[in-house]
Amino acid sequence: MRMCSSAGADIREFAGPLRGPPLVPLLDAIEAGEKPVVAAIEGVALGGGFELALVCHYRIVHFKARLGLPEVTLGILPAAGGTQRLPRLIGIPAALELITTGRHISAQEALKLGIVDQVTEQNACELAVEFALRAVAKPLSSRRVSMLTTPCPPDLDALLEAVTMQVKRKARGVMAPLACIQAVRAAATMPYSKGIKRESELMATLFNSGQARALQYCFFAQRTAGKWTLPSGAQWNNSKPREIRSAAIIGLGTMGRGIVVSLARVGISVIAVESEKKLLETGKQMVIGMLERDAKRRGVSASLNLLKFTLSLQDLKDVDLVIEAVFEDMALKKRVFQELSKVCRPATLLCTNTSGLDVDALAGVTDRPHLVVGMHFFSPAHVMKLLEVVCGPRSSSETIATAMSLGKRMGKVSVAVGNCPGFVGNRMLKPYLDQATFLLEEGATPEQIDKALEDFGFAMGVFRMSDLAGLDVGWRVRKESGLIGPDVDPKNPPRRRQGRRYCPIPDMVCEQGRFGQKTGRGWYMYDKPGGTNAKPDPLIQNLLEMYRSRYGIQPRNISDQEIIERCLFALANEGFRILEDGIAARPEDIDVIYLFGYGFPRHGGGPMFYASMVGLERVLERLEHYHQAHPDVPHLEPSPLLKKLVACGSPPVQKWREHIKTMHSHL
Ligand SMILES: CC(C)(COP(=O)(O)OP(=O)(O)OC[C@H]1O[C@@H](n2cnc3c(N)ncnc32)[C@H](O)[C@@H]1OP(=O)(O)O)[C@@H](O)C(=O)NCCC(=O)NCCSC(=O)/C=C/CCCCCCCCCCCCC(=O)O
Repeated sequence: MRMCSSAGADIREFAGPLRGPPLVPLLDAIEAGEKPVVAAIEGVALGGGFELALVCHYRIVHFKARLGLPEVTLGILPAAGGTQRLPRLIGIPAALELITTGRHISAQEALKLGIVDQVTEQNACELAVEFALRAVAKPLSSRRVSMLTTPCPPDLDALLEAVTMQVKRKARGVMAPLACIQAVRAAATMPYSKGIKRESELMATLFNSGQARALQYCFFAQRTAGKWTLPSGAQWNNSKPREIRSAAIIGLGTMGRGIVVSLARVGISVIAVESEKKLLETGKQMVIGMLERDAKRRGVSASLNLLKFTLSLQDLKDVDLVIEAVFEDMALKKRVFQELSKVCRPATLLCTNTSGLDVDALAGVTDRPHLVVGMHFFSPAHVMKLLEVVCGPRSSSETIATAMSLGKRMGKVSVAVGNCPGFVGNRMLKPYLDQATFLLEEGATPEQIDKALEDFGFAMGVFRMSDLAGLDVGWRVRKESGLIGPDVDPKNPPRRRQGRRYCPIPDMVCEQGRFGQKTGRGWYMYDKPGGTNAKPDPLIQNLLEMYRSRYGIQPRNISDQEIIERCLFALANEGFRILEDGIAARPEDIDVIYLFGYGFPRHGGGPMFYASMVGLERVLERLEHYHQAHPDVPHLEPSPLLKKLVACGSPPVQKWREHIKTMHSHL
């Protein structure tokens, strides 16, 4: 049986009624047949493709092939016998690991695990034919995997318990890996005929679940996000990116260092620039250490020969692309861009890593606004997968194509967004953070809010995340935007700014020098500056009590449901506004940004998919309810697009685009 490449079942078909003959009896029949069947695998054998290979009597694999059972990542389990055959073939521990993580493995690893019989650099099909001819005379009984006895470790219960705990820790609230463990238990404790029934029962509980829908949506959303398009008609498949061989990074702070590593490890020569010798030397040592550790982990040699460190911008005259990663200060960035305009050859692309400043204002100070684009990395830049490519009104399609393709080359999930304060990700963060602090005023604690969000599935609650990011960043932004400091009108009521509700608690926390993990104190306390173990701090509790009594606020019990609704519906509401404003082209783009940049749980699909799963009508009704209770919070006022979608019968996310099409695009 030749298997050029099989990515398994067509995932799109899971959304509708399944057609065609049932797979399991077909596979059982192949395995039970009297003629030897040899699978020749090239490319990939994933999911159902791998399960098909498992019923063959022999497996020959090309050395470049990859195999795996990624169903768990789609919210389901390998339900064509995969959970019953793989443990019989390679034992419980190895099968559990592969099935609960969905990891793809190489041909060499498959051979080592005993999944395949031979790996070849030749034509796998020709070798398989030779194999089959030799196998004709041999008995097949020992080659029928479903007939094997599962090699069972003596401490099966302890092993399954340990893996269950690990899965619960890593993927809180996610159903599929737990169902996979139960299915593998069945392979260890039941005959195949019963095990396969158990597999199918467990699949039935997962198949139509919201989590499976969300995870399958994420699979396609991630692929859709790369397909950017501009109102001019230029798009991902008709705009040629430039080839980037050399790049320069200005600024070797946390972001700059991570960007250098991301570029160098994909073979791009990098010149790193700092303004002072000491900063340059520190940055250099850190980059070298990061690259060496990264190379060791990947079993390759560190590409240190691609690096050059300098104090002079003059050294950048020949590079293909520059990424500016200096301090978040518009005047400073403008000076850098003016200087780059003078120094770099006219064709050099000039990119900024700003997390929210006006990319077009920077383009305006250069001699080449069409070659200016935002490349907003997320910290730590060599780890985080997200890249927002910020398209200014003057960025050319070639510039956008180059930034998107460079992101892909660095292994990032790149999303093209429009230029507005905070772009997509950070713009949406504001209403989300605001709701969290308003809830503090009203009676909640940081740990209660974080627990509700973490139980929902967020990697980190909003306060733990803020402590990690550093509280001083937002404090500076609030000062610069006149929300605190001498510009505030003294006649302003204390909990109002610029005509709307304002919560000064984050400022009070910063005034005490509590900037988060780096100072050992923030919304939580840590063992030491830089510590990561967050503990509730009685001082914050006191601060909240004093604050409430000062302003005569009677604290009330706040339910987890209210926390989730106010934080997440406010987040999605801003997402609807972003779609209206043409800052993101599609809801999928917003979701991908939140999945890869802000720890939104994948099994929730992202804020926009989550809103559609809850039901747009319900989201609208709850926003109206909360806005009525808090009329001084404009972010809670339902957006016109949300109302429009509800009026159109709440179409599925994939159809929203039809209702946004007429709106203005800023991409
Ligand atoms: C590694 C890849 C295969 C390739 O990667 P790459 O080269 O980078 O390319 P991509 O950009 O990722 O993909 C290219 C395009 O192909 C599309 N694609 C890829 N794979 C699939 C797929 N499996 N289905 C649909 N489309 C796919 C992708 O979207 C791209 O499209 P476009 O160009 O953007 O338009 C990589 O793609 C990859 O990893 N793919 C996914 C592999 C995977 O996860 N496979 C497992 C699928 S699930 C499966 O196989 C299950 C099989 C057994 C079914 C048993 C069914 C029993 C049902 C019982 C139900 C009982 C319930 C009843 C309850 C009730 O009563 O209702």
